[in-house]
Amino acid sequence: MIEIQNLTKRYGSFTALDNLNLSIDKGTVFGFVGPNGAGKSTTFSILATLLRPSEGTAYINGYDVTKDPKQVRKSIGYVPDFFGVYDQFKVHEYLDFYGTSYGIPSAERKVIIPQLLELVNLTEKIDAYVDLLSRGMKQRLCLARALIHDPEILILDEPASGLDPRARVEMRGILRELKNMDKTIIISSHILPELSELCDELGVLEHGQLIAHGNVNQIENQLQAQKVLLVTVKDNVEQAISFFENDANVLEVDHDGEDNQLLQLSYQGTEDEQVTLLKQAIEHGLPILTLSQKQTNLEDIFMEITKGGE
Ligand SMILES: Nc1ncnc2c1ncn2[C@@H]1O[C@H](COP(=O)(O)OP(=O)(O)OP(=O)(O)O)[C@@H](O)[C@H]1O
Repeated sequence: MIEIQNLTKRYGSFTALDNLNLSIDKGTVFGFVGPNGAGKSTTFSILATLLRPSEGTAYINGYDVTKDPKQVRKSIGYVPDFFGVYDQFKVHEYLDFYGTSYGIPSAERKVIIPQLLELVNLTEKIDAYVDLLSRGMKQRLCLARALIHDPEILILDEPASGLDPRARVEMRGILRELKNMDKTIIISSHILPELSELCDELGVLEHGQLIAHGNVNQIENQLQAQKVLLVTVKDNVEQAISFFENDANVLEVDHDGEDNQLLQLSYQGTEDEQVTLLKQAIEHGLPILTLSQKQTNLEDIFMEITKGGE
């Protein structure tokens, strides 16, 4: 359904998107997550045929975004991360304008527009001026606009950005409804929890590169290159620190205060190496009371991995 191949975008000497490869099946809700400047909007603009890639391409429903933009546009509904100025338009006129530009006959537009406004909870605003709507309402109207030609695929660039918590929940509800309508949805956010519950698959983008891809559990495993082991010793804290510091897989030993018996080891070894380390520690005579692995959640890992962002 969506096939991204070696997609690269350079602005002068700066590479905003670096050889992205990705395949998204029909009916999938795919979340693109990444810090500011990671390349999410660049990817979406290319998929929406608004920006030409420097190298590579993407296929939407089999159509090449660089060679068949007209066909691609029929298949997609695009919500950009900005909302234009529509001084003179009322809500129904705005949707009618877009419906006309997609060649939808007047009689059909009269039926579709109220249905779309109901879907995005804007029925009461049908006669309101677009520029006077709240930000959340504008985002929902933009979504209705993107749906006017009943596209199979929705490309939503941070549709919940700048919304208050209530409006975010409302937006999520609408997206769930669209998912139930079997739309393929690509959505971006720099807030991971917002996406992780809604999406079937996630891609983590950083500095224009896909650094992890899969379902939430797979992402967790891919990003968790190093774990934190918690070791408590009965005494001989200094001896324990120097023992662990000598292991090549221990990157760092954290320890607060002289009396504290807890050591936190940043560890990059395999499970087998971890077993050997524990065995050697006991043979070495260290009085180990407990050993466990610190539980981290996806958000912690994401914050750690993307802390070098813009
Ligand atoms: N027209 C342009 N000219 C030069 N650099 C650009 C241009 N557009 C984007 N960039 C740069 O490309 C990088 C990726 O930008 P992009 O907007 O795709 O990121 P993003 O992940 O969508 O970020 P955000 O979450 O802030 O919207 C950024 O460093 C940005 O400054």
